[in-house]
Amino acid sequence: MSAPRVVISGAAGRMGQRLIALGHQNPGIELVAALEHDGHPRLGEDAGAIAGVGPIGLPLSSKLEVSADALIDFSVPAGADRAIKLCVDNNIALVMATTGLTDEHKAALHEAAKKIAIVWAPSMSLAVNLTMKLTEIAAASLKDYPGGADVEIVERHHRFKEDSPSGTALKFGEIVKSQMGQTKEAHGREGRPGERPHDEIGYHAVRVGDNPGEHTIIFGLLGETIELKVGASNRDCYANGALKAAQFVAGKPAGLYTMADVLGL
Ligand SMILES: NC(=O)C1=CN([C@@H]2O[C@H](COP(=O)(O)OP(=O)(O)OC[C@H]3O[C@@H](n4cnc5c(N)ncnc54)[C@H](O)[C@@H]3O)[C@@H](O)[C@H]2O)C=CC1
Ligand SMILES: O=C(O)C1=N[C@H](C(=O)O)C[C@H](O)C1
Repeated sequence: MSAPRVVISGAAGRMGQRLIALGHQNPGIELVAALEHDGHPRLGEDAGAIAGVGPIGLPLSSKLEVSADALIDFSVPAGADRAIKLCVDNNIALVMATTGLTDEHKAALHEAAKKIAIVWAPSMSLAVNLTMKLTEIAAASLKDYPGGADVEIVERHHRFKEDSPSGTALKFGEIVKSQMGQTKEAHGREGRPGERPHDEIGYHAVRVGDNPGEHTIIFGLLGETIELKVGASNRDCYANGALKAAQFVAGKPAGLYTMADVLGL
């Protein structure tokens, strides 16, 4: 099978630049477009030069004017909205990596998945998705633990991150809730909130330096504590995961797929 023709949306961003750099050197991927929003100051420049790997003959554009098999979106919620519409209108498979999406965006993804194949994940990292499996096991094992198990999720990201908590932290919380049934959430704590409710999950977002992403899931028991920690040292784990997802989703029947499907977890 020939390499899938892949579009990168958000191509001048932190993630977009890694996708251009790694996609260009990946023989299993054919990069055919590098998209950014109308008015981006670097439209027309070579996407490879922007990514720091030298010219690759792919100009940064705000319009899709070529055929494609898959589009990878690492942008912002408004960019995700545009990516969904572009993929449905042009029958292009979608890898949705953007986080901070609204309920409307989520509904649009579910609707779009009736027409196109979509891989949607807040993290494309193998280590993170494996840790999600481990979290599910721990939560299921502790759901009826005598004395209860308090779950708190601490995430740490670079100072530039615009959404909080991370999409990955929220996904970890969903996994825990699905096994343990918590009904309350606390995003940080201040003042005098009193004793921690038994059925609450706490989320804490740390924003420091250039951290590419770190998550710790804490299960606090009486007398013991379990911590599952996963962290990236650069962004390539996400970019390589997304490129693998594009290869997986190209040509697939319409539907919603996960990184567990892509990675065979
Ligand atoms: N699923 C995953 O594995 C990962 C997801 N992310 C998420 O990806 C998103 C981007 O992260 P970064 O690259 O760090 O952000 P960034 O801010 O560096 O890049 C976002 C890019 O999107 C562009 N953009 C804005 N509107 C657009 C539009 N309408 N069409 C196309 N591009 C548009 C911006 O100009 C910018 O270049 C965030 O939501 C982040 O949480 C980040 C890393 C991993
Ligand atoms: O903004 C980031 O950088 C990241 N965002 C994603 C998220 O919100 O979960 C994934 C990863 O943690 C990096």
